[in-house]
Amino acid sequence: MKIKAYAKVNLSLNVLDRRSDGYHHIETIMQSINLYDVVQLEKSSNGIQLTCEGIKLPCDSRNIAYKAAELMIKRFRLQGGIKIHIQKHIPVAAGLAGGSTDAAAVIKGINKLYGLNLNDKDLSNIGLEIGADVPFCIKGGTGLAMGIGEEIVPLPTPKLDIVLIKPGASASTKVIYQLYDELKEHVHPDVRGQAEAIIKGDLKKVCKLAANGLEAVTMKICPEVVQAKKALIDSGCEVALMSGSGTAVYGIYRDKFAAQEAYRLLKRNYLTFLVKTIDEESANG
Ligand SMILES: C[C@@](CO)(OP(=O)(O)O)[C@H](O)COP(=O)(O)OP(=O)(O)OC[C@H]1O[C@@H](n2ccc(N)nc2=O)[C@H](O)[C@@H]1O
Ligand SMILES: Nc1ncnc2c1ncn2[C@@H]1O[C@H](COP(=O)(O)OP(=O)(O)O)[C@@H](O)[C@H]1O
Repeated sequence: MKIKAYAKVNLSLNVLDRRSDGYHHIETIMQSINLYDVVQLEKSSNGIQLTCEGIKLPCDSRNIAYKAAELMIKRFRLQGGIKIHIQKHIPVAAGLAGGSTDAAAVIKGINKLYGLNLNDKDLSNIGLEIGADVPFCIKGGTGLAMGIGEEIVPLPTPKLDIVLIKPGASASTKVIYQLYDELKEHVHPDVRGQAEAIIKGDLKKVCKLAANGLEAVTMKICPEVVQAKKALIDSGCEVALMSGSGTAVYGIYRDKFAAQEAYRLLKRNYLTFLVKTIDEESANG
């Protein structure tokens, strides 16, 4: 079985209060994009055999795809194992949910391969045990995510042409949330307003309300994020924004030609990707 595991960007992100376990309540618009890892799965007689190519990653229980397989095997007392091969294309520690989407693919794949017949809610609950972004990655498309990311209201998918830059520096999600707590002043993007704009198909407003409460935090410790955002703005995008906890930054362009032109120029100096938004059906196709 071969699964395309898609990356996401956050079109807006508002951090609310901190829970006693350290997690934060958030409101965010999550959006799948057509940048993906390929996750190959095959039943085996026992255990978990994981291999990765493309980007060097641990292939033991430090890999969250491995953790997802371990959880599924234990929880459902599976009589057998799983062979996993990941062709990694999504940059790591970028705010693009690269690990979460691999874990989501493993959970969905094992559900099918072992005929477990788990429904969407079951899959989402299992995903949440692995990480806050996994429930969205299981679903895909466009969604307003609340709670710590697991309460998802599906939205229509805005058609957006995007250029993405991954600066050399990486950011740890945990550290960025911790630093957020230490800030005295926070911005609180209007995520619900952006959800309404998406529903109305008002792309100008979607861009106007694109904002990320974590951006200033990551920018403070990663000047490369500031530089990448400036490069995107200079290339003529409608709006540029950091995704999630960073460090990837993306620009939304008025059409695919403007995006292609910006990509052609930016790729000379940056690790750059030309992508577009995809809906739930495509993300699961
Ligand atoms: C910031 C976001 C926005 O979509 O994405 P990324 O930048 O990671 O892609 C998410 O909230 C990240 O979700 P995810 O990366 O799955 O987080 P997890 O692995 O569950 O948690 C890593 C750490 O981040 C912090 N964390 C995560 C999610 C959340 N709602 N509040 C938090 O405070 C916690 O300190 C946790 O220990
Ligand atoms: N399958 C995986 N793909 C990517 N990163 C992984 C994976 N498994 C574990 N990791 C680790 O998870 C951390 C976060 O990576 P990633 O999920 O790409 O970031 P983000 O949550 O910012 O999108 C990295 O330090 C990486 O080593």
